[in-house]
Amino acid sequence: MGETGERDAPGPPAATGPAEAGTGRLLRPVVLIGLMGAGKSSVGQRLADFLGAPFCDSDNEVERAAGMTIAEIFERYGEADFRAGERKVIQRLLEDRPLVLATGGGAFMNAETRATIAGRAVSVWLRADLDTLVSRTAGRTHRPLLNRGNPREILGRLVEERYPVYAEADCHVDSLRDQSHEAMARRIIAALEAHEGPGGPVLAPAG
Ligand SMILES: Nc1ncnc2c1ncn2[C@@H]1O[C@H](COP(=O)(O)OP(=O)(O)OP(=O)(O)O)[C@@H](O)[C@H]1O
Ligand SMILES: O=C(O)C1=C[C@@H](O)[C@@H](O)[C@H](O)C1
Ligand SMILES: [Mg+2]
Repeated sequence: MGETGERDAPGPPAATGPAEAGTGRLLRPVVLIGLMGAGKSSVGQRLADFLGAPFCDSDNEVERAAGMTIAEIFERYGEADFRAGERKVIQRLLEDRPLVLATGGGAFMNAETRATIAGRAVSVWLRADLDTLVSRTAGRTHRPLLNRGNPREILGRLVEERYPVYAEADCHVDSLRDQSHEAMARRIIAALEAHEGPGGPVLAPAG
């Protein structure tokens, strides 16, 4: 397996991170949404590290439960089965202790999943422009949707279809091309603090 967020094989166990025993500053789950390449997995891990919270990636969890990669699930069982598994995994993960949860790019398009997230978590949309998404996903083959044709055209269509729905997220953070993972994670924390105000339900005061 490559760096966080680049998967070639079924992922690691749930809720990894430095704070296996606790949730640090986090009082309520933070769910990251956005298109493929937005940075949900890689930035999400940094965010969890900063908050001292567990981190989990629903794509990795689906792979772990199925014992095969997402590409294999799509190939053997089809996208609908993957979506059903994804929905169940997210429901389960949000029943447990607070965590930073990176979701698969299509997860928030499911109305039931959106309702679960709205009821139990705070959602953060990592909003990236098309050029950024294309360059970050280029040269990788583990995202089955992007293997079906021209990735720029596919991502462009997904931007049109999904961004109006992603816009329902509680917080919007631009995923900028020239910003490091760490800078992105800090901007997410600032967005959460601005969203909830002092003493809000998501983050305990910084120690
Ligand atoms: N802010 C950033 N700075 C530099 N590289 C980034 C940044 N955000 C993401 N990347 C890189 O872009 C690639 C895709 O990121 P990542 O896997 O985190 O996206 P994702 O939103 O989880 O996508 P998917 O929905 O396909 O799982 C990775 O190589 C990651 O390191
Ligand atoms: O945007 C999507 O629909 C997807 C994104 C990935 O995270 C994976 O969940 C899968 O490849 C599908
Ligand atoms: Mg990811």
